[in-house]
Amino acid sequence: MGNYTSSSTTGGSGTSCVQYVQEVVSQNCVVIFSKTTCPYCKMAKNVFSEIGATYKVIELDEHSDGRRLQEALAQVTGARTVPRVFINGNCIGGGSDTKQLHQQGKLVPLIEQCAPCCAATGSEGSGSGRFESAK
Ligand SMILES: N[C@@H](CCC(=O)N[C@@H](CS)C(=O)NCC(=O)O)C(=O)O
Ligand code: FES
Repeated sequence: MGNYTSSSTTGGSGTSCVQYVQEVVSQNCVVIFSKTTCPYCKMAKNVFSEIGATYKVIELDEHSDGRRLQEALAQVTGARTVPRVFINGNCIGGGSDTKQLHQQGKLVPLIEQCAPCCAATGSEGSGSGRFESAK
């Protein structure tokens, strides 16, 4: 009956989700918040695969807190769509933004700004990829 106690959806735990997002994006050069079934997300992953960058993917539809994480992403980035792509702690946007940045040649430089251990450095080809698969 008197159901007026229903607290705001996350019951105050929204902050910790935001903190989780900030932690993950600060610890990984490239982070994609994604959904497994989403073509836009695949597009974003493909772009990073193409340039040989190591990236971390968090599949929101497989994550127990996925919905709350998506809310947190909305707070952090201003959009609750997937994918949300982060480089070096900054959100560069979604799938189409990622692709566009790559087409403009701006994506690789952004990745190169990350700590050398996890960035795809070096020019294309010649098989001497010197980015380590950092865990
Ligand atoms: N142009 C955007 C489109 C992103 C988009 O519209 N994503 C949809 C799913 S494909 C979305 O997240 N909708 C809101 C939701 O799923 O909560 C991009 O490339 O990232
Ligand atoms: S197509 Fe549905 S989540 Fe992107």
